[in-house]
Amino acid sequence: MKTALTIAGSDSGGGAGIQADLKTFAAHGVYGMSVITAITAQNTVEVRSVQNIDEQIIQDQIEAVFDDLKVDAVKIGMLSSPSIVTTVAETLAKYQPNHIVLDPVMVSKGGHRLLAEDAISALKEELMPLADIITPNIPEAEILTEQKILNELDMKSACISFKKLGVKSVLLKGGHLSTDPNDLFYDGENFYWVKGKRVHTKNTHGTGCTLSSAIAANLAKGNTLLTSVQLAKAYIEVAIEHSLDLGNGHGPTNHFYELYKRAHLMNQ
Ligand SMILES: Nc1ncnc2c1ncn2[C@@H]1O[C@H](COP(=O)(O)OP(=O)(O)OP(=O)(O)O)[C@@H](O)[C@H]1O
Ligand SMILES: Cc1ncc(COP(=O)(O)O)c(N)n1
Repeated sequence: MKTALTIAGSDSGGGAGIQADLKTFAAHGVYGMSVITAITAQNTVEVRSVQNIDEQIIQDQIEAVFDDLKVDAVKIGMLSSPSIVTTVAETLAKYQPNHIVLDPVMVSKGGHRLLAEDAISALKEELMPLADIITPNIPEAEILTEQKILNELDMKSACISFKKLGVKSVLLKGGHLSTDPNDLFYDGENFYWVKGKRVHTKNTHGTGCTLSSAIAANLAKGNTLLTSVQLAKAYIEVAIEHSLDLGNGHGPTNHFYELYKRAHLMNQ
């Protein structure tokens, strides 16, 4: 059985964070494990409060997993504070896992900060170089590269800036541009457009979490980085297309559609 570990925050509403990651792993037939960095009191409308987990307990969770279980891929999401970023970077460096996917989560869809401003430099210097791939959206990439991204040409230039920052590869998500959500994958040498078509829905809570977990799940299964990105893009598109109209805000992506389809195919 292939396995994947998510290191991220908990979303009580179940649409993003650890909960989205574990659902994504399960939908890919990958055994999921979790290290919780922070607990958010959250629903589809808002983040009400955040409690960071003690750094020692974060370190203990990572060590408990790696000291006993096989980890085929790691996905990192919400890290909240500078000391949590450092704890995760230092503890992971000890184990050197095979594949690390870093989603540099900064702000929730509702506008609540999920990474303190003074944690950004630690994220750039300590964690980004450890990752095999980072998956920023456009606002996150603008902050990390300190440049404006207004079009597809700017996206290419931002990817090159990431390489200069020591990043191995980037999937720069184009969902925040007004065009179709075309993402740009840069492996440090070549550019690949991973194209999508926009689904007109407000139910996009947890899309970034889902995409990065799907990349990790596909890497765990032995796919190359490019194939993993392409498969993950196809997965998120279906998950958004069949997203669930739950709650009064941004509803969650649907991880069950693929599962039901697979179960249906197996019964035929
Ligand atoms: N409305 C949409 N229709 C189709 N694909 C979309 C849509 N919105 C985003 N995507 C795609 O979903 C994936 C996640 O991208 P997005 O830009 O939403 O991430 P994000 O802003 O980091 O998400 P989150 O806010 O959940 O962290 C990307 O592949 C993006 O192109
Ligand atoms: C615990 C946690 N992690 C990540 C996100 C980002 O997801 P979104 O941008 O869809 O709110 C979130 N809201 N909560």
